[in-house]
This record gives sequence, structure tokens and C-alpha cells, in this order.
Amino acid sequence: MSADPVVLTERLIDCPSVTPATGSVFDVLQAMVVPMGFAVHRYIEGEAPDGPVENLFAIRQGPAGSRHFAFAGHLDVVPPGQGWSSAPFTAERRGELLYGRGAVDMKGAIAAFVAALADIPQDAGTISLIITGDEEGPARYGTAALIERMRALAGAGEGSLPDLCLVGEPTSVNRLGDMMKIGRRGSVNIWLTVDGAQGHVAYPHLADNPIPRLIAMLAELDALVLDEGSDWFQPSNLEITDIEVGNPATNVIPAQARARLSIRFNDLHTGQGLVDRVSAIASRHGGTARAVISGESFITLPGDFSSLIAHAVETETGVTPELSTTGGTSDARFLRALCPVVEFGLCNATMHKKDEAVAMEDLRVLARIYRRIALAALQQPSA
Ligand SMILES: N[C@@H](CCC[C@H](NC(=O)CCC(=O)O)C(=O)O)C(=O)O
Ligand SMILES: [Zn+2]
Ligand SMILES: [Zn+2]
Repeated sequence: MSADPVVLTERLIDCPSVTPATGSVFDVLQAMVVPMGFAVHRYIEGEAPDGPVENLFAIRQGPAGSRHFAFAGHLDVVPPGQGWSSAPFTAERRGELLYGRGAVDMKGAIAAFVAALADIPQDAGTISLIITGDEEGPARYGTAALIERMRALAGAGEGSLPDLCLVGEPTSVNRLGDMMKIGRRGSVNIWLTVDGAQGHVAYPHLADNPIPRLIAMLAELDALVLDEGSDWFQPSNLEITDIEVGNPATNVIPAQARARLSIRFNDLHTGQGLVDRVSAIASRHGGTARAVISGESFITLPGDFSSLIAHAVETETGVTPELSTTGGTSDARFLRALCPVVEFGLCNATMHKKDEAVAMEDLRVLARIYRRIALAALQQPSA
């Protein structure tokens, strides 16, 4: 089996795996790591619409008492959308770039994990891969469920929980190595409903139109300034992401109007605090709010772990990574329950877009960075 991360990325891209992912893409990953001595545990959980989701935990035990370092990521990808120059699920090399859905987010990083592992001796310590088939979606049966399985395995003596974990999300911006993520803002999605009374538009006194109340509610919510940012985080933001009435008739006042919000919040807030605040505003306008808190904000404060990652990046690229908490959330919000987590990966300019592409040389450099990180993390004294 080739350990060239470009070839490994091609094999993964060639398996369609839109969220929720199961099956062939996991078969391919399993075939890559079993010859390296990894024990592979695979689980399929959940039903439509949020499942079934496949998750994979692969572990190679080091000497007794050795440290355990984990690479984490996702094999699911967002839908390709329209307008690609080549087939999104057939990897294609053009010039210095490799094209295909998942090239940077994040099959390329998983290929780089594998290429790095091929070059790490078993006696260096315990290494694992924590790979989900639902990071891009609701994640109901994804990494959180896999963590439960890992805890059960560890309890049964069939593995151990990691001491440190690196998530390979595409954190770099303009060039490989310029940014790593040491934390993430929290995320909450809120569905708003305003009920009225249906009726004829020419007889409004016999109806109650919910739309003006929804508009007033959204205007008040949209005007909120949640904060100005904090020591480690950018300001929180509230975005209206959908407005829906679904009224096909020109002469009917509808019975109900709905909207949806997404709030990305920093460490000055909790998800529940924001839900309570939005609910109070909704209620003043005669509406209701239903919320799903995806995750709270978190930070892995700069220290030995972030330093060793920065050192590996600097050694291979000459670039000093900025320590950031910007952007969306990630599965690090679940993994932080196990151990300190930091994220580092490829350039993210084409993620979720048509013609997603990775520089093939970046894949090779990333594999070398990941190898350095794993070896250094396994040698780090226990806290
Ligand atoms: N469905 C959940 C979680 C969605 C996770 C998603 N993450 C990214 O897009 C990563 C991008 C980056 O690295 O900045 C997100 O933040 O939407 C939810 O809605 O919270
Ligand atoms: Zn991703
Ligand atoms: Zn993504």
C-alpha cells in the first residue's frame, strides 16, 4: 500500500461520502491502516434523516504505560453543488493541484494522518484515529457517539483514552501553516414560530396576521449587539438564516410564520443564556422559540501542546502559525471532554465550494508536520 498522501487522498475522494457517510470510504481507510498494525472498530448508528452514520476508531497500542496521541477528523463531505470543472467524486490532478470534494475538508488531512503513521514506529507510543461520518451535519450520531464507544472499549481494557488530540480540519488560510485553532465559539440554532389566525386579506379584522409580528421580532433580534469580543474570541454574531411562510394564495392571511437563527457565541455567553434571551424577545412578540445547542465555546489555552504543534509547523514550513478561535465550530467541541485538543490542517479557501482543491505539495508537507506532532506529543511528559 502506497504511503504517498496524494495517492491516499485520491482513493478517499473517489468514494462519495456526503453526510451522513457510511461504507466504502471507511473500507478504504480501514484497508490503509490494518497493514500498519491498527485494530479497527467500526460502528453504524442512527436512522434517517440524521443517520445512519458510520464512525471508526483505529488504535495501535504502544509499549505498556506509553502515552496515547489521537488524530481526529471526518470522512463525510458536504454535497458537491453545481458547476464543477471535473467530476467531484473522481480525484483529478491538474497542474500542482488535486481536485475533488473533500480534498481539503478533510480527506486530504486524513490521508496525511495515514502517511504520517506509516513512518512512526509502534514503540513510539499508542496512536489512534477517531473518524466520524457526520461532522458536517447534525452530528447526532457522530463523534459524540464514538466517544461513548471509546469509553466503553477503554473500560473493557481494549484501548485507552487519548492524552492529546489533533483535529485535522483545514485551519490554514493563505498558506499551509499560517493558522491553527486552539478553541471555537459555541453554536446554537433557533427555530421561531409566530401563530396568528388565517383569514381573507379583505377582511383583516376577522384574521390575525403573524407576519408583521415575526418581522418586528426579527428586527429586534437582528439589532442585538451581543458583545464586542473577548480576550480569545471574536464578537458573537446572530444571523437570520431562514424566513418561511409558505403561503401560495395572494388573498389569504396565513395562520403561521416561521424563521430560523444561528448564533455563534464566545465565552461571554452560554448557549442556554442566549436561548433564554431570544425566547423572551420571541414571547414579547407573541412567538415561541425552539433551540438546539450544538456546542459551547471552548479554548485549549496556549501551552506545551500548542507550542509543539507550532514548532512542527515552523520546522517544515518556516511559518509561525497564528493561534486562533475564528470561524465555525468543529468536533473538537466533543473531543475536548477527553483531553486537550488543537486543530491544524490544510488551506481552507476552497472548502465547501465547487472545484475544491489541494496543493499536492501541501499534502506531503502536512504528512511530515503530522509525523513530527505525533512523535513530539508521544514524548511529552504527562501533565
Ligand atoms: N451542525 C452544527 C455543527 C456544524 C459544524 C460547522 N463547522 C464548520 O463549518 C467548520 C468550518 C471552520 O473550520 O471554521 C459549522 O460551524 O457550521 C451547527 O450548526 O452548529
Ligand atoms: Zn471539516
Ligand atoms: Zn466542512
